[in-house]
Amino acid sequence: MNREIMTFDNVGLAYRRSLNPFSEKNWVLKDISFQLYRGEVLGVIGRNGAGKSTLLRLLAGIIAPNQGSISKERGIRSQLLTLNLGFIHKLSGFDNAIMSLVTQGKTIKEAHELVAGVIDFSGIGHLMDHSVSTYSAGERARLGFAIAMQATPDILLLDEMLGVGDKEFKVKSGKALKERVQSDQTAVLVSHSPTTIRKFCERVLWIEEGAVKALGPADTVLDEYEETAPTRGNSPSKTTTATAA
Ligand SMILES: Nc1ncnc2c1ncn2[C@@H]1O[C@H](COP(=O)(O)OP(=O)(O)OP(=O)(O)O)[C@@H](O)[C@H]1O
Repeated sequence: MNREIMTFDNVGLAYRRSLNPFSEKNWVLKDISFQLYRGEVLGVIGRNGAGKSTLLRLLAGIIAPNQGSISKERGIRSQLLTLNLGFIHKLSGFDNAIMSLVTQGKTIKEAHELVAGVIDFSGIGHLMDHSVSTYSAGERARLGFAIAMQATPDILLLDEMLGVGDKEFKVKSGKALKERVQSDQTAVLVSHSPTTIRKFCERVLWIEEGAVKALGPADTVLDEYEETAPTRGNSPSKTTTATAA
């Protein structure tokens, strides 16, 4: 196993129940501890509302924990790729691509050079001057994925981004991610699909009601997950004993 690039130590995250700063806190993640190792693709699985996207936002540094600590290697850049976040919708696809690439540490000159690759990969060159607010979900996914493929972050965080778009794009994005993974990209992949997670990940973190239910080899954790939650959104029918590792 390579050295750890990021470590979560008893991390807890609470949202307030309302905008009132004195309102009660709702703990959506509790006592989360794990290491992310350089070069691995860690899968994150769990039912709706379990806390997976919140975990990715913590990994991306968009939000800070209310409890515990998150440590990471110096200078590490992560990029969160999700359907709901990251674009300024009133700006064009072109401007969003430049902005994202610059945020990822590219110079403006480099960003302009890389946009050609974004256009080529996304297949939506004809829309690049249009405002992102006019894009379909699939077109936004294409743009986001294409930017991420040019951005080369140290940690790529993918929130339900595989399996979006049409058949052609699913194949294309799956192939591109596979190439990335084989070239030592560190990534965290959130998906409801055990099949997708099995395809890309050696290790899986299963989050259940904001806590670590299991962490270990993909096959072990996913077998147990599928056994206890056979259909998406169903409650597990029994308590499991998967080993945390
Ligand atoms: N900004 C917020 N303010 C208050 N509560 C929030 C906020 N964001 C998320 N939550 C709550 O935190 C919990 C975890 O949400 P999160 O989006 O992390 O779950 P998830 O596992 O990604 O779910 P899904 O599989 O449905 O996408 C949910 O109960 C959600 O309602």
